[in-house]
Amino acid sequence: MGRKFFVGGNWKCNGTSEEVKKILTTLNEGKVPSQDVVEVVVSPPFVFLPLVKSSLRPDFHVAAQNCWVKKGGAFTGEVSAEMLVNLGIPWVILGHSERRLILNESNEFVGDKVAYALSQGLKVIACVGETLEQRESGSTVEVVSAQTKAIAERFSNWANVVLAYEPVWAIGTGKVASPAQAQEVHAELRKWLQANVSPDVAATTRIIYGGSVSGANSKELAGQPDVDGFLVGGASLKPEFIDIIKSAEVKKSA
Ligand SMILES: O=C(CO)COP(=O)(O)O
Repeated sequence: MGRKFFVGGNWKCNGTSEEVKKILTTLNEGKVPSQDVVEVVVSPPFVFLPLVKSSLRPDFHVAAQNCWVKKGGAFTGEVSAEMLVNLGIPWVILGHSERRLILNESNEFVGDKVAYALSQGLKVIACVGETLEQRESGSTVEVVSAQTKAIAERFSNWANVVLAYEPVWAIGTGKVASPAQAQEVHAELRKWLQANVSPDVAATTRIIYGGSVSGANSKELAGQPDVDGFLVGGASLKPEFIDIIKSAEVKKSA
């Protein structure tokens, strides 16, 4: 299988330069499994990317939280994929539910962004996930499949893509998906990739979980066969992020 455990820290729109320096100290001093066991990527707001990139330990990497859908130009307020590449930022998070829901990013727009970012050489954490209403109406699989389809139909090489399943009802609510709930959707997404992309892509693509992941629940979630890591919000700003990274050990001993 060879899916290396992946832990992303999405800082969202948080932090001052003083707070960022404090988080960097915690991250840089943290004792975590080696890069052979876990890939760690932290995603500060754009303005802190140069600071984080220059001060972060070399075994951790950085991601932007968004980028423009095509080549830069007259798009006030946007940051282009080319700029991220120019700064040596290897990763970008795209399609986060906060952007889909608050900024009205459609499945197609997210798909276009993912394809463009990949074409420029960025690696992408592509997010999908259903709202509480959609889950309660029984359309979870349909929703995440449609979101994944709009991404998948725009490129063919999945080597630089991590798929993040983030149920909206679990984000920032303290209401984490149970390990069984996460496993069920991850398995469905893998099945979707197998049927619609290829068995090889299904077997090798990391599918990570996000939504109220903490130091207290990460080990049990990591124990699920189709959970290949996490995208962590609130807890990625705290020392417990180190404990979440350590849950990669669960896979090693599995
Ligand atoms: O949205 C998330 C990560 O992208 C999850 O946020 P929380 O971990 O704060 O629930």
